[in-house]
Amino acid sequence: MTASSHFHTKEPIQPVMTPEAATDAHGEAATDPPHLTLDALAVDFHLATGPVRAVNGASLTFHHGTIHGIVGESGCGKSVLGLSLLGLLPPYAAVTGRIHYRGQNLLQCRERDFRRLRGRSIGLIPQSPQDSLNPVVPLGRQLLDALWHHALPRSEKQSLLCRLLNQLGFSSPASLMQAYAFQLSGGMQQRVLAAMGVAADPAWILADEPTKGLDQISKEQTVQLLKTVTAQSRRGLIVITHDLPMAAALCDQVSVMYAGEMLETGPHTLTTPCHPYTRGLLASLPEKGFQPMAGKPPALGTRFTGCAFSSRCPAAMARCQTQKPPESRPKDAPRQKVRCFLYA
Ligand SMILES: Nc1ncnc2c1ncn2[C@@H]1O[C@H](COP(=O)(O)OP(=O)(O)OP(=O)(O)O)[C@@H](O)[C@H]1O
Ligand code: NI
Repeated sequence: MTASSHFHTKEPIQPVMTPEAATDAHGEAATDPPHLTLDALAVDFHLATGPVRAVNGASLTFHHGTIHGIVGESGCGKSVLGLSLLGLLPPYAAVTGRIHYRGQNLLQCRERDFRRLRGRSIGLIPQSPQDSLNPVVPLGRQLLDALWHHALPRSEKQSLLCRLLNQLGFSSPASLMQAYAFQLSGGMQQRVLAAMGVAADPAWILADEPTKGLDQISKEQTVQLLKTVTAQSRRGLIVITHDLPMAAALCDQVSVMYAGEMLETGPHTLTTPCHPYTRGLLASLPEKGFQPMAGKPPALGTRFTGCAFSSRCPAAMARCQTQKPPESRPKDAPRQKVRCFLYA
């Protein structure tokens, strides 16, 4: 294996631009920035054990050209939210609300339209190389699959992929294309996945737990890689992660999710948090003194009349149990949006 194991980027990533990549799913020319807006998005799973509401009325705009992090404890609904953007929830999931993208509601897209959107408009950098790369198929074939909807000759697709891999730090893309996943280090596999996610030049990239299980050096390389693939403000990136320091280093905006709801969003979420839950999350980090929060998130079948965090909140007031806090902008942090009566 001769591909370079050192990640370095020589030049900004050049888009793999074809005429069809500049149009939306219906073939219309894109003019406005393609923001992604969630409007009261809710996802319910009706299971034999009872209903589970994994996403509970999330409203939020992901601004194109920015990196937006979604953080929160395990099971709070981050991945389900990500899958709903890609139309990849299982058929038994009941999804309500709207996801606006380029004048259409993605929730009303037919599967055929979603297939065109995936990869081309919203690319996915999946969580784990072990689960996402096929061990018995050469990497080149898997990379070519990411360009299945491009009407280019195979040789052009290959040279386009070689350029992209080169920009992602592989010095011998041609030999990489013939290699198998097991011949690569974890960091290199991550870069191959990133190449797959951006190959079709999507306007958006979704990365779910991109640093999970990586050592510190590979984590830093991944952060660099994600910055590189979103450079030039040509793309938007949504990063789902447990890794608060990584999110703080990478993201322009961070949203905090709790029991399927967005409790705080803004550019200062992880530096000067407003919501008591965000403060608690940060205080539980080892570098911040490792003070774990009392209690556990509620079971997702629970329906709340008040604030979902109220039972654990050190600042809870009587009305927090009975009324849902509106989204407010704190006076001394007007760029943050916070669902908490402390700021209402
Ligand atoms: N396909 C599914 N069928 C039924 N329930 C599901 C399904 N996918 C997720 N859930 C449930 O929805 C809730 C939210 O799950 P999700 O995977 O979005 O959490 P998460 O925030 O991504 O957690 P983690 O950080 O551990 O990845 C969980 O209670 C989970 O069990
Ligand atoms: Ni997840």
